[in-house]
Amino acid sequence: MAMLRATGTAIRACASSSGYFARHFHASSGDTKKIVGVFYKANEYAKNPNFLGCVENALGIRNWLESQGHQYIVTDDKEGPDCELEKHIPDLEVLISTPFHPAYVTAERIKKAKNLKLLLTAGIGSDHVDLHAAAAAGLTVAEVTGSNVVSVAEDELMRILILMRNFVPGYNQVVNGEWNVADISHRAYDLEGKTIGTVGAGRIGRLLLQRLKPFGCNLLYHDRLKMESELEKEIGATHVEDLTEMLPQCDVIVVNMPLTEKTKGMFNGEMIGKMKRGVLIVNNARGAIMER
Ligand SMILES: NC(=O)C1=CN([C@@H]2O[C@H](COP(=O)(O)OP(=O)(O)OC[C@H]3O[C@@H](n4cnc5c(N)ncnc54)[C@H](O)[C@@H]3O)[C@@H](O)[C@H]2O)C=CC1
Repeated sequence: MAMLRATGTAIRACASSSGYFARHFHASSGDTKKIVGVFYKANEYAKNPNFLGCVENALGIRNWLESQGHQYIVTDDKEGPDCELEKHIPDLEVLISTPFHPAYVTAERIKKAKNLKLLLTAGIGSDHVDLHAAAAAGLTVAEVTGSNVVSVAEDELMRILILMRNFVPGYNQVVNGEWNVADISHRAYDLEGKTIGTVGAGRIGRLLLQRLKPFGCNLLYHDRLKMESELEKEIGATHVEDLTEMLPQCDVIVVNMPLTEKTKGMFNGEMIGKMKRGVLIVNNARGAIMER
């Protein structure tokens, strides 16, 4: 788990420890805490006991937290002044949420949450939290770094292939009892030989590049940080420092950076204008990185 501790106006990674829960939530620490989890309802799908990130299965930590004497309230009701979450804001100490059904933690909520110490994202990306307000209040914002890196990289690879091969229109034809090969194949291409650029090459971006290597593509990446040259060589990817230089080269652009003040609306008309006509864009990061 990566800890982003809010200090002053800076949010910085400061610790990583699988023992975090054990240390901070163990009964021997003397105090019991009010913990609120916000997840979506899974209804009949919650019968699968391995499906943990829902209201019904509560991340699978209810028994343990309660055995330590903590109060654990779980809800999906998170919007508006009368919602369940709002009732607990004044005295909760820990708020757990996911990017899939985010509890938006605004400056206003932080102001009301006098006991709040920890905002925990059960996933990656804490853009649902007002990080400036959290910093000013001295809160810890933590997320489970690496938790779904493989899932996202595989999903991106699938989307790239689906788009490149023009799969969905062909599938729809078959389902509708039609078959017009020309209609599908005139826009179905090979991935081999194409230039693919990832904007952001952290955990997910790097893994995607590794997964793409056997396809024989030209692999580019833009990131604030350049990989170590050994890793770059192993993956076979080239760093492009200036994003505006990378965009016109790409047949496929994949977005793999967090949503921040800097990246919000980053792909605006001007940036899109620099891309190749007909470029495929896969954005599994956050929708708001694209200007609406
Ligand atoms: N759809 C989904 O299910 C999921 C989506 N995500 C999203 O993907 C994002 C990336 O996840 P990870 O790879 O695990 O994060 P990471 O922190 O390992 O990598 C992010 C990379 O983006 C780079 N970056 C940040 N701001 C930048 C900027 N302004 N310009 C250039 N590079 C910049 C960083 O240097 C870093 O290398 C998350 O922040 C989250 O929003 C993550 C997991 C699941």
